[in-house]
Amino acid sequence: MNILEKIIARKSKEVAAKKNDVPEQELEKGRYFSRQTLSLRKRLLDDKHTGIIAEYKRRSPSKGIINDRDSVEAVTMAYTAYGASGISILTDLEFFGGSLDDLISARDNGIPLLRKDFMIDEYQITEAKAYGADVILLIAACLSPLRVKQLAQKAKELGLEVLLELHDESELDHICELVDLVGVNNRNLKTFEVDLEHSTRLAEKIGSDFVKVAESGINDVNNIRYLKAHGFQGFLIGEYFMKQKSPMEAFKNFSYSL
Ligand SMILES: O=C(O)c1ccccc1NCC(=O)[C@H](O)[C@H](O)COP(=O)(O)O
Repeated sequence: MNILEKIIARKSKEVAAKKNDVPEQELEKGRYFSRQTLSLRKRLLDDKHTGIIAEYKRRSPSKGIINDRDSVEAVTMAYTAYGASGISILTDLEFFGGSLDDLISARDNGIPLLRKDFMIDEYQITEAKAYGADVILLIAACLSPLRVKQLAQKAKELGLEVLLELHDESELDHICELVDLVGVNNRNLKTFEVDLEHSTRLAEKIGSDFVKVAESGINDVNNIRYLKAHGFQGFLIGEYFMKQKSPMEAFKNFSYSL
């Protein structure tokens, strides 16, 4: 089993247990369920912002612990203050050390929030809305094109945007009209190697009407210039900021040198 298969096997059990514990109707009574969502797509199309979707990432399967010191509040406040276009919050506990409460901790920043998790069930989309997300991630490698449509439909009904993540060319058929943003993940999930060329090769094959997001392995402002020149408007960055002594200072310096 590769890492994605392991994560999905665990996630199926987790979602089944959660459905028993908290029925979907209870989630719909949640604090943020009826809130008007913010558009990440619009922020990425708007030149006033950096295009960076800055991620709060405590640990990962590829790197182990990255940062277990700095709070969600402190890091996401700095991301917002220094020009992030959006914030990505990893809500998976088992593999990334995150939680849905991390979304709530970031919510007051007034910036689009991506719930970064492994979405396989409509229940998780209701959960995302109830905990204050604006955008959900759908990963093509673990969903059929039909499931992408069904889950994206649910997201639309709740006013959420959809970022569809691709890993390779064979997944291009997962793109549909219900998707707002198309991401290309540069991390090979078998070897964990990252390769930015992966994004640029695949970008050429994604229609120009989609907002494109390059994900993983970005660690230099020159990477952003290069990716922009290849048609990307969004740049998802986690580890590079989170591994620094101060992710807050690191984000500020990075964004000021763009
Ligand atoms: O980061 C991992 O090790 C990982 C392993 C397996 C599945 C997903 C994984 N990461 C999720 C992400 O997509 C990244 O957190 C995100 O793109 C930011 O990447 P980076 O800037 O390299 O932290």
